[in-house]
Amino acid sequence: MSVADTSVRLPAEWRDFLALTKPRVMTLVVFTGMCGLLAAPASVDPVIGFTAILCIALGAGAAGALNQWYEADIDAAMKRTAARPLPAGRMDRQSALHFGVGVAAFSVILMGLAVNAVAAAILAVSILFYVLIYTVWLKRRTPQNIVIGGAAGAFPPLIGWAAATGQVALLPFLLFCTVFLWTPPHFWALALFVETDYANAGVPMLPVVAGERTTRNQIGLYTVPMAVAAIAPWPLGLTGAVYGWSALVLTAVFGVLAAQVAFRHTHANDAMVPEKRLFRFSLLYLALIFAAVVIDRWIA
Ligand code: HEM
Ligand SMILES: CC(C)=CCC/C(C)=C/CC/C(C)=C/COP(=O)(O)OP(=O)(O)O
Repeated sequence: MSVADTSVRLPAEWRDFLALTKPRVMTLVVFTGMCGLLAAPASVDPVIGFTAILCIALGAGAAGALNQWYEADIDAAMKRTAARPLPAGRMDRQSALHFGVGVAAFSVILMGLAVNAVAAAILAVSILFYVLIYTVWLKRRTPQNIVIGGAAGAFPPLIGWAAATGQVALLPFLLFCTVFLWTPPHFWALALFVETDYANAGVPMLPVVAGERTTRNQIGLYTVPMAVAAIAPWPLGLTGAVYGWSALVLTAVFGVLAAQVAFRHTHANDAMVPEKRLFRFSLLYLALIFAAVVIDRWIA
């Protein structure tokens, strides 16, 4: 390292274990879990709260590692994922498996012992859902993989809420529904501009199997119930106007961007600008919706 380079560098092996956890995607997953916890009507001991969020992060990371352990063959066939530690040959599958199983078990046990059994049970279900239902069962079999398997990524708000209160309730359930229904537009927008990659790997993602027109229609279709789930907490009296107006404005923008994608007719070699815009906004949308639930709770 040169004198001028002050950046902190992890050893290469640690960096590969970190890459196994899909840290960028999981940041938003963990954020939704944290917001579930902070929006709950309970005062949580800061140490317990921090432990709960740590357990969600560890559980989600472990699930990501087990996903990469199982699908090293698919990852090797796609440009986007070929440099991951397993397909690139920097790590053996056994190490990834041990890491994934060990960290997953640790996260659930710690959640059960330090937080509560309900949060631990939902965390265990979400890890199993992502690894077994999505990765092992559905991903290679059906273009509905995202719709059903996507539920795994929707559990964290319920886990966070359960960590704070020991139970689940209608508001975190609606947040679950919002993420669940958000996942298809989020992912299919991306799949429209990395379509050839999935085709190369033989993964039956919707654009590969059913074509671009159907994918665009489905993006539009899922946006409608997503909007209902996202806005519903306000008229149901579960949140106040701060959340309500935020959800209305954000969802209106999401709706416009989704409509631009849904109603678009493209020709060969057209740039996928609206699709990229929808994908990028989908990330901001979810982050802001969850931030709004917490802010609404705090100022209420
Ligand atoms: C089955 C459901 C889902 C699928 C198949 C999916 C797929 C993807 C893919 C392929 C990417 C591209 C880049 C990458 O691999 O890093 C991506 C990006 C991303 N996804 Fe999803 N996603 C799903 C659900 C979710 C959920 C539930 C969240 C969070 C709550 C999420 C958050 C993100 C974020 C933050 C990125 C951007 C990562 C970056 O900047 O590199 N995704 N998603
Ligand atoms: C708390 C807990 C256990 C949460 C689970 C988190 C979860 C299900 C996240 C889903 C997001 C995700 C990493 C999708 C990647 O899909 P992919 O695996 O098909 O993407 P790839 O092509 O990049 O491998």
